[in-house]
Order: sequence, then structure tokens, then C-alpha cells
Amino acid sequence: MPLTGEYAPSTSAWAREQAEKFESSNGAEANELQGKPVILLTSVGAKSGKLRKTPLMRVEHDGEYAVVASRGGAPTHPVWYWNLIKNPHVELQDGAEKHDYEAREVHGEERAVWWDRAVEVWPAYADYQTKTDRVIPVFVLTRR
Ligand SMILES: C[C@H](OP(=O)(O)OC[C@@H](O)[C@@H](O)[C@@H](O)Cn1c2nc(=O)[nH]c(=O)c-2cc2ccc(O)cc21)C(=O)N[C@@H](CCC(=O)N[C@@H](CCC(=O)O)C(=O)O)C(=O)O
Repeated sequence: MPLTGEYAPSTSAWAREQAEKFESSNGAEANELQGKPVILLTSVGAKSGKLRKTPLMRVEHDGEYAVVASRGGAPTHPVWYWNLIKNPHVELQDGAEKHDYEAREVHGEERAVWWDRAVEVWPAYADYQTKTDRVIPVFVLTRR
């Protein structure tokens, strides 16, 4: 069952522009960052209840995806992290394919496996982790 609600644009211009171009082209444009694939995550705002659209690096394995709440290694989690904690029902669009997923924050060995997959796709994640004491959260998204 697709998410419904009012779209609330991100206050980050680069992310907002990429999200809106990705969506308006049905994933045909704005689907990369420095040549690496990007997906579009739709989450429900933890406070506003509005739809938030967040471009993220594409980390996929056997039909599941990981989304990494890195925010470039900033000291605090990106705000969308709290959306997924409160409302784990999300949508993920990969190219023209969009489906509903259940997001689950992973820890320990399971996180380590997905973290390695993420760093393989986007090595900068490893650099981000050296910049902050917070453990960068990883969510695994499984089809609903
Ligand atoms: C700027 C802020 O965004 P954010 O949710 O903190 O997310 C920051 C970034 O992670 C986000 O911009 C990502 O898209 C950046 N980004 C990546 N960010 C990552 O963390 N990981 C990635 O792999 C990644 C890849 C990527 C690729 C392309 C691109 O264009 C951007 C990319 C934002 O939009 N804030 C809104 C609020 C957003 C929100 O969800 N509000 C909640 C409140 C939640 C709460 O406070 O509890 C609500 O609506 O209820 C605002 O200030 O009005």
C-alpha cells in the first residue's frame, strides 16, 4: 500500500533538487552521484507526518537495500533517521521501480555485512565514520 500524504521538500537544496528531478523523470535522471547509483527513499515525517523524499546511495543485495544515515560524518544523525525509527514503512524507488519496504536498523554482525557492502559501493562512508564518534546507522529495507 503506497504511502500517502503531503510532500514536504527538504531544506537541503542539493538533495531536494536531486530528489525532485529523480522523481519527475521516473528515475531516468538525477539517479547518480559521482557516477555511482542513487535511489530515492520516501519516509513519513516523525513529527510532521508529511512525506519526505531523500536521495541516498544505492546499496542492494538479493532484493534488499541498505540505507546509510551518514550525513557526511556529521556529529548527529540525518533527520530522516528519526522518520524511519518512528515510521518503518517506507518507499524506495530504484530507477523506474518503486516498492514498499519495512526499514529495520541493524547492528552487530548483520550491520558489519551491510556496512562492507555499502563501503564497496561508496568508499567515502568509511571516511565519514572516521569523522564522528557516533556509529553511523544502517537500515536494511525488506519488501513488504
Ligand atoms: C536537510 C534535512 O535532511 P536530513 O533528513 O537531515 O537528511 C540529510 C541528508 O542525509 C540528505 O539530504 C541526503 O539526501 C543526502 N545524501 C545522503 N545522505 C546520507 O545520509 N547518506 C547517503 O547515502 C546520501 C546519499 C546522497 C546522494 C545524493 C544526494 O543528493 C544526497 C545524498 C531536512 O530535510 N530537514 C528538514 C526536516 C526533514 C524531516 O524529515 N523532518 C521530520 C522531523 C523528524 C524529527 O525531527 O524527528 C518531519 O517531517 O517530521 C527540515 O529541516 O525542514
